[in-house]
Amino acid sequence: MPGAVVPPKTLYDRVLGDHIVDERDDGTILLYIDRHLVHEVTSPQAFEGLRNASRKVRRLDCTLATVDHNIPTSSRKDLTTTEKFIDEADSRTQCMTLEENVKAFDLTYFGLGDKRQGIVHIIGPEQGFTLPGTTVVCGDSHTSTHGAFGALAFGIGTSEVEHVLATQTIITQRSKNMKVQVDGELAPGVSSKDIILHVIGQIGTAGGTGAVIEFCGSAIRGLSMEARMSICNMSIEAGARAGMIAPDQTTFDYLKGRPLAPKEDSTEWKKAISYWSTLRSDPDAKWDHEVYIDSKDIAPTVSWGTSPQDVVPITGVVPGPDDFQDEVKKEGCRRALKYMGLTAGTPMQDIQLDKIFIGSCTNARIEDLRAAARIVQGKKIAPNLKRAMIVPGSGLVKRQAEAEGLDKIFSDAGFEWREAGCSMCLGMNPDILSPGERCASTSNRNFEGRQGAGGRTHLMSPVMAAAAAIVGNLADVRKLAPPSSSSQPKASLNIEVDAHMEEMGSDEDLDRIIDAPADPAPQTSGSAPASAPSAMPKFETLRGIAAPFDVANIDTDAIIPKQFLKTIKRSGLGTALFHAWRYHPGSTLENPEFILNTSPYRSSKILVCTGPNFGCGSSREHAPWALLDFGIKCIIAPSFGDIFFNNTFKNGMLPIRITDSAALERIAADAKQGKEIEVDLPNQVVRDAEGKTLCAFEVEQFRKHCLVNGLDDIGLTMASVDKIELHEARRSREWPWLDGSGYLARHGKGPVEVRAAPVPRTNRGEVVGEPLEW
Ligand SMILES: CC(C)[C@H](C(=O)O)[C@@H](O)C(=O)O
Ligand code: SF4
Repeated sequence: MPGAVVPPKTLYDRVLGDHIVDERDDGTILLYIDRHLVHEVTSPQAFEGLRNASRKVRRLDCTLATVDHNIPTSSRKDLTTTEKFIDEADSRTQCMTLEENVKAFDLTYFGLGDKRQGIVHIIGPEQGFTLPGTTVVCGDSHTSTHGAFGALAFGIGTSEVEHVLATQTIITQRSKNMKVQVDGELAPGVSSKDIILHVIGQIGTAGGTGAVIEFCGSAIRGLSMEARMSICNMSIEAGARAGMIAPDQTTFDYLKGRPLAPKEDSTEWKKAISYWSTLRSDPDAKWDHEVYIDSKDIAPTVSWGTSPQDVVPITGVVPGPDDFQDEVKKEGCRRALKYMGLTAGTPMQDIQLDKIFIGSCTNARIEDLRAAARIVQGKKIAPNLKRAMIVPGSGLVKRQAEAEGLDKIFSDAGFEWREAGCSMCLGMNPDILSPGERCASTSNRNFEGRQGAGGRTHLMSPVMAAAAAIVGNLADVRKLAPPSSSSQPKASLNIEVDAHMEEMGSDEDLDRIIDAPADPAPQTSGSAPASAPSAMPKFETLRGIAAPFDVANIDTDAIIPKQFLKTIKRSGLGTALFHAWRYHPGSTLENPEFILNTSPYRSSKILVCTGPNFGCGSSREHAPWALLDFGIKCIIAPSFGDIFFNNTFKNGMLPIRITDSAALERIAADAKQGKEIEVDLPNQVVRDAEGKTLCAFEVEQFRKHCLVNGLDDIGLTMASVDKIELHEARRSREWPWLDGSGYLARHGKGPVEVRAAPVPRTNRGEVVGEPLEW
């Protein structure tokens, strides 16, 4: 009898397949999660949910927490406690809430006093927490970074964080397979950041929607792990669920000796290498989309607009509306030029800068700092710059850089040498742009207001940002003279350290949110078993006013700007919805032109967006919370950012994809006339006010079932605990190195204590060895 024919698989199919705990006929998958990273912004409400339902964290050994978004990057020389160190009250509360939670739930935590603290996506790989073939999640969209190891890594919302903490699984669906192949040798001055900016420029920010992208080809194979991480990091900016690169010798060499990787040359290491070596796509694997790029077409690339797809080679000029075909894109260009204060046709290298930011989870690894230092060495930053910052991605990156003397090179050139954190990538801490300031940034998002309200961001690689710092304008690194030791006069710096409050809009708004009443108690009763499905509001038929939007790529930063992410509650965010569009800058004065400020749209229950990719970008579940708090329960659009799409369902909301543009226009026409529309979920149709069907829509059956019956999926998943245990038994047998034993912090009373060398324990807490060294 011939054996069964196994269909060819992609790397994604393989990793997904090895983590399926259960798969329903409708394609809903219960996926086991190997590694969970936690930070202070997206976890408070998740821990609160656990507490309310008397649930525990299922796998302490697979969960690692740190603070990164809110923390100041000023010197920690005098650090005593987090409480004393963080001045800004809401940031302090969020960080201290995490500290309380890691204590209460007994999690491993790299706090401010720990040299291993850093941006989640830097510390995971650095510690060997991220391993090939694993599933990795975090309440953060740039979790895609970890895909550089051949891991299936993606961002999740806070409800999903709670789901993973409680069950170590996630409910998901199969993504499409997309291949981006980059071949050939990179030209001088071109780095992996240029590759990914170029790719996004080609495929657009919705180019990867619904897909997992595998990056392959000779150019990718030739990259270091750091460079691969920058590429996978930004796959979320291409709209993809995740980015992956098949592990190879470069990957294995990087992992050798990392504290949480299997010990080099041990039986486990050998077993791991032989499994990791199978993690690749079959030559005849089927792809839903394929993109081929020749390295010689990639120049040092910079962004000009307010979306990561708005890129040109540094030798180019600012484009204008006439350079685009369709009306939505022309309008997008006009809007971006206005926001960025640019005129079409201006050579990119004529654009003068105010600030430089070298940092973020995209480009703050040791290799990035080394590359930037090579450009800067022996030179001074341009006198027109107000501030130039180097923010290492982790405490360990910082120490390594200092050991190599990079800090001195940067400081001598006039840069500030900061402590690790997210910093000016999104400015939840004091590091922000003031309105109108223009920044060369190695981060990943150039959305309106991303680095500070009214701030203007140009994305680029570390060497390009270093070159820009020296020139004071956007600059072509290839033109810069080789580093010389000749000393030039020191530029005078006008450093604005405390400019951060200006963008907070209104303090009143923030206070309203922070002072909002506590979230309603969950409907699971205290005596209910931890596995009982708890109730969510049901969604059946919704009738109401629909607000029309015709903007493409409405990102979650626009839906709810970062200054409102500091709440530790889910409620009260409605007043901050679309804050930058809804109010005049820096005030609570409404912009009368913004649709939700006009009648009848103030009472909208539905939002109809004719532009694609609604809710792209950050994983912040604050976006659906803000919409819901405003009164909007349903969003209709041609396509959605994946994480936002998931997050809405978890809050009893319904996102509807309508790809038929005529049908979408019919709904939008009624919305524009201020007529009510009706969304009937059980029958899957949208009707007009008279009850006439405007169109039918698709929805995954499991999601529909949960919405219509108001079911919370943590309770549902917990009812499958036997299947989860079966998977865990297989996991311990086949992939024993995944049962982490490295970091189980033992906490005493008082501030969170993280031992320098924790004792290895099983996930049940039994000691299984001597303290680890690193
Ligand atoms: C705060 C967090 C939810 C967010 C994300 O998901 O990306 C942040 O890291 C960002 O870069 O905007
Ligand atoms: S993108 Fe920026 S804010 Fe988000 S995790 Fe990375 S460094 Fe932090």
